Amino acid sequence: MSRATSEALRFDAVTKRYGALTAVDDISFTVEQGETVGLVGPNGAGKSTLLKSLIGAIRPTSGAVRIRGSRITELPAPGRTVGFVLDPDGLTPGLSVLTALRLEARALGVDRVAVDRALERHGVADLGRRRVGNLSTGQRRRVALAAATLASPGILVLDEPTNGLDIEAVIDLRTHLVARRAEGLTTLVSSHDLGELTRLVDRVVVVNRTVRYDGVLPASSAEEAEAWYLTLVGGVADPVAHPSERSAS
Ligand SMILES: Nc1ncnc2c1ncn2[C@@H]1O[C@H](COP(=O)(O)OP(=O)(O)OP(=O)(O)O)[C@@H](O)[C@H]1O
Repeated sequence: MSRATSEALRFDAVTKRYGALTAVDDISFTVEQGETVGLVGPNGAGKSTLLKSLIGAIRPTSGAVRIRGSRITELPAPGRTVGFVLDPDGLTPGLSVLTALRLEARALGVDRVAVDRALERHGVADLGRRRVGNLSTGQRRRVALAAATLASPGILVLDEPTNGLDIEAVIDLRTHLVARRAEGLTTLVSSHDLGELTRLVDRVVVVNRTVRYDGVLPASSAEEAEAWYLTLVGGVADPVAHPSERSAS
């Protein structure tokens, strides 16, 4: 079923239409095992739509997404294979952090020690008794990361993970991703922070409804990356509206 043993994620001719709007148009790319890939594009370019299609939260109008060659529903233990931090993050607001993560741990078949370790790793060990719904944006992001990494999945999918994080948390996250990459972690991360991506990724996929670029980020600093990116896509999303709307513009 899997096309290549080294393939962790595959988007195969994915198109998603929301009514008359084509948010994603015939997008194909893969992420190989052990790669860290940045998904980049303007606001509204279709990044979250692509990432949500991986967990089945969005069903492509056509095309297919695969995780290690399978649909997420076909994986025997999805949370052991792939961890997601998407927006919304799926944490239940009424639960305490500890209860939310212990429930998650039970579902994943990992012990309570893993919960403590994950909270510690993401700098939120002191938030265990707080209600998820009362956490700040950055605290919630850290807890969501702890939840996503409970079972040490080999693949991480992160949608703008540094949004709302303080500087220390950004550094912690980077350190974690770099360390886990050395152990073979595969990461697909959407971000508007090109400077951060220059430090993290092996490759970038730039989308703006379609794929505009798939390759090594041809820049070593944030400034170079931004100049290159602006030449490539400008700063404006490029959704295809219904033909009647297009002819009006
Ligand atoms: N449920 C929905 N119904 C209708 N249109 C939607 C829906 N979800 C997303 N869209 C539209 O699809 C397009 C792509 O949205 P998406 O959230 O995937 O973009 P994005 O690249 O993640 O943007 P951002 O960088 O702002 O987070 C946008 O024009 C958005 O308004």
